[in-house]
Amino acid sequence: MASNTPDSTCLPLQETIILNNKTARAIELVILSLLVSLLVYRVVYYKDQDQYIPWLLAFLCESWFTFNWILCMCTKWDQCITKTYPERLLKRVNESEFPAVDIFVTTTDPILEPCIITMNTVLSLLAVDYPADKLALYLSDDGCSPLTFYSLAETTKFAKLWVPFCKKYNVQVRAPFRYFNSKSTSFEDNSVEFQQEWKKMKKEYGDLYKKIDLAAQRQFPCDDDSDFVVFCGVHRSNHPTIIKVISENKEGTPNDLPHVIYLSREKSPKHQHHYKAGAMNVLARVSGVITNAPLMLNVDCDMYANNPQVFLHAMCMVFGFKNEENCAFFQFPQAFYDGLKDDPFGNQLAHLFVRIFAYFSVLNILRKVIYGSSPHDTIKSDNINNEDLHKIFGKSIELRESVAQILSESNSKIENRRSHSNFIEAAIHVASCSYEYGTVWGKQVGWLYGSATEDILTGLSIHGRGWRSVMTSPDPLAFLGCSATTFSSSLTQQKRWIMGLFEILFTNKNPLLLTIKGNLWFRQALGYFYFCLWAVRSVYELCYASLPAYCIITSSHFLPKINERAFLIFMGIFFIYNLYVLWECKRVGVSLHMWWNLQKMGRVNAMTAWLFGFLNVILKLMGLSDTVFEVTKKEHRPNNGDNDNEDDNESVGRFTYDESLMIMPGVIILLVNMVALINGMLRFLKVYYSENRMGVLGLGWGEMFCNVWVLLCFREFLKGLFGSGRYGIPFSTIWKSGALALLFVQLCRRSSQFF
Ligand SMILES: O=c1ccn([C@@H]2O[C@H](COP(=O)(O)OP(=O)(O)O[C@H]3O[C@H](CO)[C@@H](O)[C@H](O)[C@H]3O)[C@@H](O)[C@H]2O)c(=O)[nH]1
Ligand SMILES: [Mn+2]
Repeated sequence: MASNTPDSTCLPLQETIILNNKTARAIELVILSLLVSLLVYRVVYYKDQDQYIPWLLAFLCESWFTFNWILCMCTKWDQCITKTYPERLLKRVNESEFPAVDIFVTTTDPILEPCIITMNTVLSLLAVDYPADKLALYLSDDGCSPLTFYSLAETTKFAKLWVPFCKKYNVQVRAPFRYFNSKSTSFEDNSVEFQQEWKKMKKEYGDLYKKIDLAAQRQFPCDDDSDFVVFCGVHRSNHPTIIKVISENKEGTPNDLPHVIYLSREKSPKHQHHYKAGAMNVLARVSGVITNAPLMLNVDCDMYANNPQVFLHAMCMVFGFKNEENCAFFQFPQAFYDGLKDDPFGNQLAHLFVRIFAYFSVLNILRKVIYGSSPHDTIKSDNINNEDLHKIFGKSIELRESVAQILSESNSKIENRRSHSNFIEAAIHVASCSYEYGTVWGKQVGWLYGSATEDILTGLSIHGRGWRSVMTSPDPLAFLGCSATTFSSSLTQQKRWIMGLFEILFTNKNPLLLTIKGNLWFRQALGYFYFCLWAVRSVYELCYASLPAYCIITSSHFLPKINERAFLIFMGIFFIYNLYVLWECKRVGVSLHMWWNLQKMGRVNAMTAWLFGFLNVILKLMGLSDTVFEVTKKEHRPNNGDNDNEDDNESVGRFTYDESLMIMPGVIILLVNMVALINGMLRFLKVYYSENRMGVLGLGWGEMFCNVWVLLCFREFLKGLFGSGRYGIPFSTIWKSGALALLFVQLCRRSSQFF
């Protein structure tokens, strides 16, 4: 296989390409200079104002926006992409030299995360182009659900047909629900044999689907000899560890299936389980005592492998960066499949604009990095002190042995593999909920606790130890996941992210601390700050969006008059910024409509979900509440496209509302701005035409324009006020918000008398 022709040995496995973004940089600098001149203008003209409240508030908000812009520029200033070449890898490295990989899939709830989605993720991973005897797939089930276990067992049976089929015909999409659903089913092969097998496979998948569907509706048997007896009478938050080896690649045959292991860690109401981070740590330990692969891959239950060569792409980086010793993890950006048209909730595109430097959810990571090592640790196996290992990793002898192997890198040989069934006892021990007491799991090793975005916190701490990460984005994209498909689930997800990011600043992994004490570069720290401070931005956005209303109601100003030269600064910022974002969108192929949704949802999310994320963290800091990980609902739409009924098509992407308090600030902003608009218009109509009608009324064009812009951003809420059923904002929310809006209007009037 490995033939060393000259060109295959010289060409690099991976290449980093620096992107030319001079135009973007120039525009960003122009925006920055406009923002700075705006601040200067605010300071210089401060004395000339009759009412200083709006002026001062505007100054504070704009200072924050300027600071935020500087941070934002930091994250985009240097841009590069890494290209990987699996064909070259296959020519140069023999498959037997490939390292083993442990694959972790996490799931929590068979209702919020329909089993069939998780199973498709599993199937796509079992079928990747990689020697199967080097892979082990662990499914962590935090829901302790017999349905998930049953589905995994049935899926593994189906995989015995599916995987050979995919490999034989080089199928490109190896998640069956996508493969059989793609509207243009172009046969890879026109032979009769293929078509027969295709039909058979489609039928088999249909059977699997039905089995899982039926199983979801029935009770699992509880007799002693049933496989499900361990699930009987247990509650998802109170049960012993369940580990089941569903399939074992006993002979070490590369063409068989990888190992498939079901795991539901012990839970007890007395012990914290730390959500996904906790699940990942159990996975790291359990896999440590069973397969102990030097590399790990982590995906959520809904992220299927969309590119069958994804492991080979990862290996290009592993082998390509072998000599650059500080490379810790290799990432693939996550994109979404079947996203709603034009991204109505503004939650699909984020990944295109977030220059992913910390995104940690889909990646290959070196196990030793998760075990807390630093780039230049050179540990010899005899130097590893058992006492220290005990304190760090806990009591399990098997685990300590496996850790010692990993840290001394003596584990790369496949011969060290043991028979898995023998290690179940050790695995049960390390999966128990009290195992972590007296160790540093979640504090210094493993996935870190203390943030609802454990991925970012863990990535940050790894960067802080001096490791570097590389991201590659193969074509077709490596992994695709579900995006939230309703407004309320999108809000919940945004709230969790914003909360998790903000929490990071109050841990000992604060980016600034890591720059001073650790190895984080200053600019990297600024990049992290940009994301971590989104929560704070919500307060300023809310304040800025109420300024136009305040000024109209009180006949005051926060913007210069239209005939002042300074008006141009505002116009400049507004138009250049929006055109710049539009241009960025166009470059990545986004429609105008999508751009508008993105910009609109930027405002809506900031003033609703982000604000609650911010408040939650404040409450947590005051010790009044704890942050929880609310799982996003994943939707399985079996036959998207062709036989959707019309009602469905129309409703997809429409805003639905529930009793959640989160939308209240949005409704208040909407009402207040509506009151202001009506107030302004009535006054306008009362006065006869004169050249300076606006002046007489104390109305400003700038304020009126901003007022209308805010109303446009909240247009969906306006529809919600009059909508019925789930499309309408609940009456209780409306009247509570109405009362608060009235209070705001009254306060405006009062304050203008005093200041
Ligand atoms: O107690 C829990 C809670 C969640 N999960 C799993 O965590 C994953 C992510 O949850 P999801 O609701 O899909 O959150 P997303 O916002 O879509 O996930 C993004 O954000 C999370 C942090 O907020 C990261 O953990 C994810 O990797 C990242 O994809 C899913 O597989 C869940 O099953 C658990 O295993 N146990
Ligand atoms: Mn998800």
